[in-house]
Amino acid sequence: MAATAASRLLRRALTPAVARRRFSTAAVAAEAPPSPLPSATGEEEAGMVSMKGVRISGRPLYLDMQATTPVDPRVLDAMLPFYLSRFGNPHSRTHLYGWESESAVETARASVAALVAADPKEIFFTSGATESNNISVKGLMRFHRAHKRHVITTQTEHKCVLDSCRHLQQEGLDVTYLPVRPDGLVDLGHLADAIRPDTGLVSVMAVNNEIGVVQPLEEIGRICREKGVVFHTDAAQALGKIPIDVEKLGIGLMSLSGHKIYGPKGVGALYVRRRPRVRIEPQMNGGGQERGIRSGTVPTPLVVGMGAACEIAMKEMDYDSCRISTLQERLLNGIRAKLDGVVVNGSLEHRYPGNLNLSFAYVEGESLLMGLKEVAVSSGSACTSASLEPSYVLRALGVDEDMAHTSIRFGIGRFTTEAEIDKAIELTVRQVEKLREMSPLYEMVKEGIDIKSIQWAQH
Ligand SMILES: Cc1ncc(COP(=O)(O)O)c(C=O)c1O
Ligand code: FES
Repeated sequence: MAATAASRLLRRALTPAVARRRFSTAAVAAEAPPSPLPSATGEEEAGMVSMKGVRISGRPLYLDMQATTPVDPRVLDAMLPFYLSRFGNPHSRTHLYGWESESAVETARASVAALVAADPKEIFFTSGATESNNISVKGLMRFHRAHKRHVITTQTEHKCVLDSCRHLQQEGLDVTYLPVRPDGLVDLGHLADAIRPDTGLVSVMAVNNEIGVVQPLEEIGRICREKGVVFHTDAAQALGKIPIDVEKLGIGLMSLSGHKIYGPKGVGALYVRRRPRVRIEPQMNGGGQERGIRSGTVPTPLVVGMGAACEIAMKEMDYDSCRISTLQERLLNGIRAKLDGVVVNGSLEHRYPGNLNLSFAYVEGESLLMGLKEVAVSSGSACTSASLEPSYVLRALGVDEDMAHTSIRFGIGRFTTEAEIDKAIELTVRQVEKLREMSPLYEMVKEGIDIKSIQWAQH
């Protein structure tokens, strides 16, 4: 393979230890190959970045790992040959180019399957978790539309599950949107009570993208098995982060994404159980690839990247999980040591530690996010981040509107460093203190006035 700037750069970052040391977000920015974009302005050369009216010195440190993760250099290394010399269509049956691509796709399929204890024949490649969720929810219910008319899901699912359910409602099906407890977890009693003879699907996500809570999957799987209902889980935020065993958890359908596990964007997978077989109606028709479940040329480089990401996750999940837990504790303790009125949204116990969603009392959320431009964080999910409405997930937990407005999701990942966490603590504390200094409410609280007892004038 021709040595490209990227592969030369990557070769230096091949071992996990080296990758970890080198691949802090700051290191990546510093080492990035020359950009093909127009040359830097004088301001950029002076280390300033300015975009969308925001001007900061250097690139912000990245703590938004639920929105997406950087590609692991080892993943990119595995992908590159399939963009360059091995570019064949994996469905070409008549020459080496096709065969080698097909073989790489099958190796990747086996790596994805191994990470969730499935059979490779149960894994179908898609464009991402959004598509896998659409196929699961609509494809299953449309296949069984003659007898099954009811779906159960939760109020805190990702938009693509909720929106797929809304489409089914428009087709005349019933959907129950289960509320969650204040800690974000599903009430198993409510779930069992909601199941009807015509319920075809229970769809409950594994790890919530906004608050990181881990649902009681094994118990949900058991209830579904007992009642003969298919259990679908959106595991986009769970894959490679927590152990998943489709057999043990009683999962019938599962949605996975590449770009949440240090793999490329635009690729995902769908797990479909073979025994007992889960039947679905394809939502994409065409050449019959992926055994008819998902027509369209399989994107070999992306799929190879997803496979490599799964292989790395399989080896390093325990190590990453341990490191990330330590960093989460450092972040929470560091912030709490300096600030009062900091509330963790969602269960801390049943949680993936790479997600720390905090609300800061007595500060205005938008001002907090705007003041924190040197840290790339969000107030919740990426696709609703343009909205000024408080998060529907936090509202479902019963979080007060003002506290829901001040939430920040800190997303910690494989390449996050202690120094980045310390910087995030410093910047967050500074900004919250600054806003509180300007807040009359906070002043009243400091003076011991119970602001809940105040009768505000109505206009
Ligand atoms: C829980 C959850 N489901 C689905 C998705 C969508 O995944 P993709 O970007 O692969 O379509 C995301 C990503 O934001 C997610 O967090
Ligand atoms: S697609 Fe990621 S939060 Fe919406």
